[in-house]
Amino acid sequence: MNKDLNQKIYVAGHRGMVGSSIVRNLAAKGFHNIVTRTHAELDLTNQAQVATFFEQEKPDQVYLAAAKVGGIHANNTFPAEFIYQNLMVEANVIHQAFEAGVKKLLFLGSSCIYPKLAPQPMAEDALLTGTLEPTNEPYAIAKIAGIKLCESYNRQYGQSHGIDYRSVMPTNLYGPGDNYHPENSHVIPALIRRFHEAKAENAPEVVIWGTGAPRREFLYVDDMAAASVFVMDLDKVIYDEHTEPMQSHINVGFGSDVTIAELASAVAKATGYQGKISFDPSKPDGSPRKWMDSSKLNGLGWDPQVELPVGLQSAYQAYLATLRL
Ligand SMILES: NC(=O)C1=CN([C@@H]2O[C@H](COP(=O)(O)OP(=O)(O)OC[C@H]3O[C@@H](n4cnc5c(N)ncnc54)[C@H](OP(=O)(O)O)[C@@H]3O)[C@@H](O)[C@H]2O)C=CC1
Ligand SMILES: C[C@H]1O[C@H](OP(=O)(O)OP(=O)(O)OC[C@H]2O[C@@H](n3cnc4c(=O)[nH]c(N)nc43)[C@H](O)[C@@H]2O)[C@@H](O)[C@@H](O)C1=O
Repeated sequence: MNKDLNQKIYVAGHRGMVGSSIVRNLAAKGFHNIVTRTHAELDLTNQAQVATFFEQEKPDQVYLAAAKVGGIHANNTFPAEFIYQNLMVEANVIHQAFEAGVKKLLFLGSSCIYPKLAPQPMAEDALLTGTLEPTNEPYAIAKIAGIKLCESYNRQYGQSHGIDYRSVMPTNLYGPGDNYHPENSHVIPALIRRFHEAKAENAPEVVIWGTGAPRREFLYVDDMAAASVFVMDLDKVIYDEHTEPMQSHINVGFGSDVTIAELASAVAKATGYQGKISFDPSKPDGSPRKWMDSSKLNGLGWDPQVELPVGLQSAYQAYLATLRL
């Protein structure tokens, strides 16, 4: 475990849902030398700005939680932004961190890196074994590139420079700090908003995108932040130089999944909406299922703490708080 509370830790994306939770987690543990920059202060797609930042700050550790992020509709509508911005952010941050002598870096990927029809649950070695889900292929390709950047720097410089760059693959996340945009958000914040507004307007029906049949695994953001700090601070390297290809990524899931129809009922309950729930199959379902095998992480000693109904209540309270701002 990392006990040096003086270490300088850069959290990229600290105003986002996960980055802000990582900062809270680190601060609660007593880390007091946390470096942050807003998007306006430092555009991570800009190579020169990122190089200057790392030369000046020379952090000991980096959490890379900055990314262009969105739900199924945003990914499907803005594929160029998703692939370009994510590739640039990853390449700039990982390379400039290396140039500045950073020994430990944690990159956040996504469960969408795995093939659309991967055997369930999806283990780490399902990577690059099949065709990706088309609605988010550009984002997934960028995330795979991020994993491969970490692996490549480990392979070439791990021994000589003592670097250990790790990647965590989060399942679908939710919680305080989420994006509640009606079209571009992920399903949980979208439904929290839709059910809340329907309740306020006494609307008789709420329409859910797709068939309701896809299954998703949902993890509360504070669990994801805790897993990120846990993986960063593991003494033992998680990549194995003897496997071919060498793996440096590890799944972070909740352990079980629900259908979107079941999720909709749970969000209706959390928000107190009692009207009808219907489905619009003209909207894309995306992956039929992406349940992750998190046994590797669980075997290392980490388990999630927040059950979905509890997390949904907390997320709903966080949404209500945004309305009072
Ligand atoms: N949310 C989810 O369900 C999942 C998320 N992930 C991954 O987890 C990580 C965190 O996601 P999450 O917290 O939800 O995302 P958010 O959108 O909440 O946060 C991302 C942060 O990155 C910042 N950012 C984006 N582009 C740049 C840039 N060019 N320069 C500087 N800052 C930038 C954003 O700033 P600004 O808003 O000002 O642009 C924002 O603060 C990402 O890597 C994401 O891919 C993986 C699986 C699921
Ligand atoms: C985290 C993950 O997020 C995206 O993939 P996704 O898992 O498909 O995420 P989603 O949350 O947007 O949808 C989940 C399911 O829910 C259904 N759904 C119903 N009603 C709404 C709705 O109102 N909004 C949304 N967004 N979805 C809805 C929707 O049709 C789909 O079947 C990618 O960006 C991917 O790259 C990625 O990493």
